[in-house]
Amino acid sequence: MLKNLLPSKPGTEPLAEALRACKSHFLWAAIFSALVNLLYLTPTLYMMQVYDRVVPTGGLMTLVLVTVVAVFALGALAGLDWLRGRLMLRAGLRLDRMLAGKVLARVVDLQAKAPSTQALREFDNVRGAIGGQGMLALFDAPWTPIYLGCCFLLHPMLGLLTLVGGGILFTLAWLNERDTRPRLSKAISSQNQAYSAQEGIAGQAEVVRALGMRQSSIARQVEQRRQATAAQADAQLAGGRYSGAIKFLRLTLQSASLGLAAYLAVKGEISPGSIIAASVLLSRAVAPIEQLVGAWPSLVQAMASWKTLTELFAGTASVERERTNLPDPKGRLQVEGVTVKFPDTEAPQLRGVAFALKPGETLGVVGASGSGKTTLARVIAGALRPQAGAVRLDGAEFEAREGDELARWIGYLPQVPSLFAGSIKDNISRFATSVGVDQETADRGAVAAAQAAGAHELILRLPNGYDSMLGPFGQGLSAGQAQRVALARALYNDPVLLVLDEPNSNLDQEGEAALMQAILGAAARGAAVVVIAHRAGVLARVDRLLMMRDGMIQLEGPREEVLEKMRATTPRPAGQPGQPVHAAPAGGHAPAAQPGMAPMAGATQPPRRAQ
Ligand SMILES: Nc1ncnc2c1ncn2[C@@H]1O[C@H](COP(=O)(O)OP(=O)(O)OP(=O)(O)O)[C@@H](O)[C@H]1O
Repeated sequence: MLKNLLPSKPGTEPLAEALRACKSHFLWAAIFSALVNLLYLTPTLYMMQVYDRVVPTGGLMTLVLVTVVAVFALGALAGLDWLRGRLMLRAGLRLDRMLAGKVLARVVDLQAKAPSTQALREFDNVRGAIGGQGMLALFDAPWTPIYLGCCFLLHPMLGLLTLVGGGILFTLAWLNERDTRPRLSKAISSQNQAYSAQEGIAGQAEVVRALGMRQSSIARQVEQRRQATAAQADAQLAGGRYSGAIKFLRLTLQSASLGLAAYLAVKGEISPGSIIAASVLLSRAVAPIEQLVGAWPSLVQAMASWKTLTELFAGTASVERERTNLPDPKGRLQVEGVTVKFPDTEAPQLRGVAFALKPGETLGVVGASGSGKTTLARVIAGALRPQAGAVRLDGAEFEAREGDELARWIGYLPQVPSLFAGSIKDNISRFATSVGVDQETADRGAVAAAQAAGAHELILRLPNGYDSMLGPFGQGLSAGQAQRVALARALYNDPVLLVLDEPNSNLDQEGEAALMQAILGAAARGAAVVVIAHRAGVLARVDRLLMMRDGMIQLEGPREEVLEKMRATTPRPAGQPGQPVHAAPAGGHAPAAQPGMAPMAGATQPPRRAQ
């Protein structure tokens, strides 16, 4: 069975390894189960001895002896049963130790949002099932034929009754599985959807309240819950029908075996002691089937969860690939024919994007909303893997470096600052102390990064300075403060490639000046800097400009050259035919209002949208 569960696809090695590490637990649990099942024969043998030897002869000594042996055997049974349960529990704990971190790492690496983002919950299902009654029932199941054999040994008629009864029970169990499996899968997926929706609403409670969406979101929640509980109830009802029938059949079989054995005893074909023994043997033979039916939902859920985990690991296979250590990069960025297409969309969001940037160069990226700037930033930051093309740092594809090792060289400020619960210092140092960096080094790095970002003074002015604690999702700072702390985080450890996605969207004048200094400082020490901006102030001093349109590069080159072309393509005053559509002429250096770009320093026109 273990072999069938062992995943073999590339990337799933950690799962297979963890299962193999628990092999001895499973093996010992199987051995103990064998002993437990043998010891379950004790009451049968005891009864036969009492009725066939003690009662006819009145031998009290024999009674004492067989009782002592029976008590000892039952004690051993209880001990072994406890031990096998404990072994399986420990197997679950070992799986947790070996896999929990890896599951989380794979979730972080997962590119598309998929149900496997709840992977830790899926993993808990598997762990719970391993330590649960269902697994023990699976270990007991192979003993059914042995008990059946014992019934045949007592008398062929008793064997036949057990065989036929067991067969009907097995058929019912199979029908149960066939009927409940699809219902259970539906119940599990609706439950997962209901939980995710609930978490989403709880996380945005403030917006829900302020927008007066209480009633509508509660109504949607309740409806989702109703669907989930209805699906669950449907599965339970279907399963309940079968478990009721199975219970009825088992009790009837037990009584029938008593009756049949009594008849055979009256006819002198078996001893009186065999009457109760027959009933006990039969119930032991069919008990695993009944147990399995009861534990089936959790086993099915665990199997489905294991499949999801296998898919998650196979889909993130590159995480644990062996890689050669490469020299420290200098910051030479090459973007080669990058194409990105998000799942469930018709056209790609980036198409054949290609450009290069040298260490120390700064690139401004502009373009209308939805033109693909953020998508490009995510690709360059290593956050999003393109479907085609490559991004190289000093000639090596991003994939050539392990995720965290690559991130060490890249500073990324996402469009939404995305800070985390923890101190400001921990946020800036990217929680380095959690992975063994000593406190002093992390402190020094955090302060240096904050100074480079021009955020040191701002942080010192906070009530607890660098030790100020942020709440979930980095709550506790203003949008501008959060952006400046996130800039410091991007600059932590002097990355050679800096990717800033609208870094000035929430900044005041002081913040924007600090940002400009940070960009120029990073470029001066040799970092390549990519800045995406709608507000043009920050682009006034970049070396190169890149203009995106519909997921493609429209213009790219030295800043002045690109500005010149932009000006050349701006429409003349209304009435002049044959002019390109989207920008008004600007004074001085700047194209006044290219789509998605506010006027550069000195220009005064408001931005215009592409028509
Ligand atoms: N996760 C996603 N799934 C599907 N489509 C997406 C996803 N993220 C972005 N898009 C689509 O990709 C396109 C580019 O989006 P992107 O965020 O890169 O634009 P942008 O130029 O940064 O816009 P803005 O200036 O408004 O931030 C848009 O059409 C958007 O709808």
